[in-house]
This record gives sequence, C-alpha cells and structure tokens, in this order.
Amino acid sequence: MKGLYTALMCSFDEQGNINEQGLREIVRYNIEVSEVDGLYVNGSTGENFLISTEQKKQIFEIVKDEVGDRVKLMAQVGSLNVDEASELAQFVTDLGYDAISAVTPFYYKFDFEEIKDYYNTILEGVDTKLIIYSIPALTGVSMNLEQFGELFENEKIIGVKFTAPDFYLLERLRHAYPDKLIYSGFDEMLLSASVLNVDGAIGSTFNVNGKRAKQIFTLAQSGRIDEAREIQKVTNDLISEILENGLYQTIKEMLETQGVHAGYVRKPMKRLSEEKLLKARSIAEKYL
Ligand SMILES: CC(=O)N[C@H](C=O)[C@@H](O)[C@H](O)[C@H](O)CO
Ligand SMILES: CC(=O)C(=O)O
Repeated sequence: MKGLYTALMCSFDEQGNINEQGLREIVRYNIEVSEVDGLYVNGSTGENFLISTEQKKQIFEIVKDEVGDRVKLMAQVGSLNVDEASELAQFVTDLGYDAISAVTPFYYKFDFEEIKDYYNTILEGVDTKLIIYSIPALTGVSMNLEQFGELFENEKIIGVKFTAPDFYLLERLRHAYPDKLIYSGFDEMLLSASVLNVDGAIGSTFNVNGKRAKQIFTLAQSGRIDEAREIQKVTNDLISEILENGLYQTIKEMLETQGVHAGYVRKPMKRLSEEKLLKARSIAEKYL
C-alpha cells in the first residue's frame, strides 16, 4: 500500500452528470502517463461532497472496472451520514478495493469520543482496512498524537492521510507509530514530508504532475535531497500557478489539453472564465 496515490478527479458534463468515458480517460492517464502507484477515489478532489450516494457508487464501479488490478485503490467513504459511509464501505469491499478511507466527521463540533465511534461504526462488519483522512483546514478537526494513537488501537485502522502543515506532529506520529502507514497530503510539502519518512503521498496535483511527485519521493528516499529540492521547486511553481487560477478547474483544463476529457466541475464550484481557461492552457504548455 506504500507509494504515490492520485486523488482522482471525476469528469462531469455541463449538467453535472458523470461522464463515464472522461472518467476512464482520467484513470488511464494517471496509470499510463503519470505512472502513479494508486488512486484515491471520491476524495475532495473527486468532488465527493457534492454528489449523491448513487453517483459515488457509480464512480467506484467505473474506476475499479477501468483499473482492474493494475494499481492500488483506496475508496474515500467518509460522510456525515454514517449509514451512507457504512453502506459505501461494504460496497467497495465487495468491489475489491484495497482499502477504505474516511474523512473525519465535520461541520458539527464532534468531540473525540464521537469521532472514534464514527470510525468504529464504519468498520463494524466490513473486512477492510481504513486510512484516516485528516484535513483540519477543511474540516476544522485537529487531532493530537494521543488521539491518533487511540484510533490506531483498532487494528483495522492502518494509517492516516495527513493533510496538515504541522511537521512537528508528523514527526512525532512517524516515530510513535512506525508500523502505521502515513501519507503526505499537501503536494507542495511533499519533500519535507518525505524527509520525515512518510510511506507515501496522496494528492490532487498528481493528476497532472505525478511524474515529478514520484521523482521527489524516490530521490528523497535515497537521500538525494538537492535533486529532490530542485524538482519540488518546479512543482511548487506549478502548484502556485494552479492555486491562483482555481485548483480543480485548472487541473481539469490541463488534462483537457492532453486529450483527457476531464470535463467541468459541479456547482456550487464555478467554471473558469475565458481568461482563466487560457491561463490554464498556458500552464499546461509550460509544465506538461
Ligand atoms: C483539499 C485538497 O485538495 N487537498 C489535497 C490533498 O489532501 C492536496 O493535494 C492539495 O489539493 C494540493 O496540495 C494543493 O494545495
Ligand atoms: C487528497 C485529496 O485531495 C482528496 O481528498 O481528494
């Protein structure tokens, strides 16, 4: 389960319906061109929190069908509706996903006991391993070292996708739980996280920048930090331009320039203006 996973985008048409062919093309591009080790399906990047349960299932099915056993697959099933999360956990287990992942429950201010119960409930009765998805900037949920430790006591919880800039906590986690899988979540901090010996990374920009990300990770693992830093610099030039232009929209348009029909984002996300579309294309030309 180690290595680099793309937080997979989903292709939607102008009405917001899933474009199956487009989604298959995104999957193929990630496997064949970016050569990542796996895909993280229905995360933030997949616009998961904007779609129905049926659409989530459809995406899980299409991706598994397209991938087969070529790369590893993680399914993000987390939801404020725990019944939905459990249903999806069972669904992807039956489909043969390699692991599930669940974002910490958000919006309401859940206490730690409630968060723990959420994970244990999702895992009840399903025979799959789970990666916690921690992204405090979007969820408002920060957990400390001891709380991660308490969650890790459940043997089915095998790791965490750590999307936070707290490298003190990351180092403490790595040291305290050498047998758990830790994935770096911020692509712009991949080198720094790799130096702390994370097991892999999961990122949105890998949809278009998977090759450089892989280089950063493998160079850092073999101690070639100067070379890795150069590639992180180019990567961060790219990420800055993407973030300034609109994260998911720009990545989708960059994929379009490669013949991948990544389509539109769903409302309430907005589409790129004509000017930003041109900018996205010029970013693609510069970096791809
Ligand atoms: C919210 C979100 O998309 N987070 C991603 C993973 O956790 C990252 O891959 C970021 O998109 C990326 O690092 C750009 O900031
Ligand atoms: C990793 C990330 O960006 C996601 O949740 O899709």
